[in-house]
Amino acid sequence: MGLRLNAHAKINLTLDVLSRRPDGYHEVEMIMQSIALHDTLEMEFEPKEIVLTVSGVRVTAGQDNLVLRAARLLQQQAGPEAGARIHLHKEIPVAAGLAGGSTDAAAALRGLNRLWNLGLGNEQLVKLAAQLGADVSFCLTGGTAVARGIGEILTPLPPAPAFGVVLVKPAFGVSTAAVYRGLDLADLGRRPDTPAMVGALQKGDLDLVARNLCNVLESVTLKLHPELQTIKERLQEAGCRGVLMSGSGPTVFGLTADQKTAGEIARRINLPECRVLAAFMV
Ligand SMILES: C[C@@](CO)(OP(=O)(O)O)[C@H](O)COP(=O)(O)OP(=O)(O)OC[C@H]1O[C@@H](n2ccc(N)nc2=O)[C@H](O)[C@@H]1O
Ligand SMILES: Nc1ncnc2c1ncn2[C@@H]1O[C@H](COP(=O)(O)OP(=O)(O)O)[C@@H](O)[C@H]1O
Repeated sequence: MGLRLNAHAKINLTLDVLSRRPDGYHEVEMIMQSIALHDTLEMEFEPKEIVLTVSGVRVTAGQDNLVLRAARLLQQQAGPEAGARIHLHKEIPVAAGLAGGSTDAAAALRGLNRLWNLGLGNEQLVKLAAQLGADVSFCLTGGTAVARGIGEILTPLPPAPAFGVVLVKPAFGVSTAAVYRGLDLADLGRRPDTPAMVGALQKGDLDLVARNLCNVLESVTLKLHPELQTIKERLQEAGCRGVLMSGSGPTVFGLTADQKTAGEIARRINLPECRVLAAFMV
């Protein structure tokens, strides 16, 4: 029997950087939010071999695909007889700040844990996830959460309202490592207020959520790609109540009251050379 899993993208409603660690990683505090946009993984048992095929948005199907890296990591626990045929259908833009690779890796861990009857609990899966990338742990459970450490220490929050999300992904991608490297920790500018955002989400107050949107990486990516400022302004003019860059970018998102409004704005807005998508918070 095969399995089919959805791997949801995320946006960062807040992102603060607290310090730089000796290994080059950064201690962060951020509010992560899953959105309806998702990739799909289909998998079935295959003795010994792990085979990956990919369709949709172009991404490598080679050994560096995070699905294969996750599968190989779990195979070390399952033994060499365990294999799988996996098909990844990609809808999430790549190198976009939406955790596309991380969510695929998390779905591969969840799916193969079931397919191979390993019975690993969440704590064990989180340990494996942390070896694959800072955002993979959040993607295992998704929803709404505060992430600390390098992103792997999670405090779940109550489900947030299903606000609409308009996503704009320019044609270029950015390197997460380069954006973190470009950050001047002595001059971060405006910082997020995490408790205020948690309170705004709990109240379901969209304007308060909008006022508390804040990402300290935004100014770094905006310096590299000033056209992102125009995209932000266009989303605001089009009726989004709050606008922010997600993660290290370059995707910019705008929040609306609901999915229908996000869809209307996404259809209306004319941003050549950008991929415009409508989603909602899940
Ligand atoms: C910025 C964020 C915000 O959610 O998301 P994206 O923009 O990638 O979606 C994350 O912190 C990205 O997490 P993720 O993309 O999983 O990071 P990894 O693959 O582990 O690391 C890529 C590179 O980013 C840098 N990095 C990542 C996380 C972190 N807390 N500090 C860092 O300095 C490191 O240079 C690392 O080599
Ligand atoms: N399954 C995957 N989906 C997307 N990107 C992947 C995947 N596997 C490996 N990658 C690589 O991971 C890098 C970051 O991609 P992605 O996870 O989409 O970005 P971000 O972390 O900014 O959200 C890209 O260089 C991409 O080639």
